[in-house]
Amino acid sequence: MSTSILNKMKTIKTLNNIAENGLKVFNKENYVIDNDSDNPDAIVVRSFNMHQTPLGDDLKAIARAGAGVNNIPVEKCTEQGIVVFNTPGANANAVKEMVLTCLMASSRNLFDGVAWTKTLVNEGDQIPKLVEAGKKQFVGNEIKGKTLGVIGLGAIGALVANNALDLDMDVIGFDPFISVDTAWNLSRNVQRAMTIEELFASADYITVHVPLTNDTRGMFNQGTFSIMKQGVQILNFSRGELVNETDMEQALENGKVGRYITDFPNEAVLKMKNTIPVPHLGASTAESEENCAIMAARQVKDFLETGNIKNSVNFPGVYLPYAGKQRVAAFHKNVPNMVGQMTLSISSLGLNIADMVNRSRGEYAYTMIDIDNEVTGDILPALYEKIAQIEGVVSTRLI
Ligand SMILES: NC(=O)c1ccc[n+]([C@@H]2O[C@H](COP(=O)([O-])OP(=O)(O)OC[C@H]3O[C@@H](n4cnc5c(N)ncnc54)[C@H](O)[C@@H]3O)[C@@H](O)[C@H]2O)c1
Ligand SMILES: O=C(O)CC[C@@H](O)C(=O)O
Repeated sequence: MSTSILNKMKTIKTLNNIAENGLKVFNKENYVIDNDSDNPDAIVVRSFNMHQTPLGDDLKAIARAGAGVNNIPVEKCTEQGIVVFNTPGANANAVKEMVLTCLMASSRNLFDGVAWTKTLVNEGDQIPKLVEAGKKQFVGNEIKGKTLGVIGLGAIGALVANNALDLDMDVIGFDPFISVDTAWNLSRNVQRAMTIEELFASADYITVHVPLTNDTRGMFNQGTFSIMKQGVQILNFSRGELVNETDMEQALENGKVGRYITDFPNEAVLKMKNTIPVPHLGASTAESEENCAIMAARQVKDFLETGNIKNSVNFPGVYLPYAGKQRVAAFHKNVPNMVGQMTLSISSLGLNIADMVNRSRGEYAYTMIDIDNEVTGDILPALYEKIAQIEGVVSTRLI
């Protein structure tokens, strides 16, 4: 159970390089950045794999400065009442630009052409002649008029789909869980695939923008390759594990897949033919790193200081303007009579409620109650104990 009773100086730990302007959100009067801390109040992370990282007793929040949260033990965090945030859309433009860059550069054999040209370094005056003679090895294709399949029409996929239309491609998209916001932003010229098989069968290029989950793991495999066009080019800027690597190697060998462009190289990928391995650069722009860091830091700060929650992947979103003199925030099981027991505990101490909110998400819920009275002396720990000991309460904070 995580405990918190006093508004003390808060410790923030970072597990990756986090842009300076993001860290500046944590003002020095109230926060200390301590990357050696074993027990921080919050962690800000990018791609660091946290699955073996101990979660200290004071840890209240983990913010992923980015989109994917598969490097964070989300379920364990939920069970311990630790809120996990991400930064939806903050790096989407960076990834979109990288995808379109690679789509065009790969189609024109630019990566191979440039690498070959560099081998001519010692050929002196012969270089222009050798270039003209050798360039026929790298004749490419235009993307105009070709079909791009976009799997996952979220923050990144929708931008890629819309921009590919501007490049005169035909675009077919598949996303059975598309959000209303994204659907509004998507061009009506993006054709909707009713099944993923329809997309696989019609695309010359496929780009994937879905999270790694048990449903999406290995979605590119022998079975799905068999539906695709011969020579299809696949771009994976989502996660390496979406692809069955043994099957991809075979598909590249027999030409079913013409090229595999991936942001997630490993030894197996580097040994495959016709791959373009990119060193996880999709979100690596100064602008995107700053956007993500600022958004992550603001969300953590707001949660630590007010209990309000925005962009969590495991807690419900909640906003309650501070209406009293003391706030109780409790994360608890989503079962009957939790709010009743909390309000009873509060009134049993002679305290009056100014405002409250309760939101649920699956098996859990989050309640914030503002109290009209100054809560001081022995009443403060008594209030904390009464709420914390209610069966089903996972974590309690007095803010
Ligand atoms: N290479 C990088 O640096 C980089 C940067 C950002 C994000 N990413 C990866 O890209 C993923 C997508 O990022 P985003 O910001 O667009 O996320 P997002 O949450 O905005 O969009 C994901 C979309 O995938 C859809 N989806 C989920 N399961 C699906 C399925 N089985 N079939 C089709 N669609 C499905 C969802 O409905 C959603 O619309 C992230 O989860 C992350 O893994 C990589
Ligand atoms: O932090 C990064 O550079 C990569 C982030 C990316 O993989 C994400 O899921 O947002």
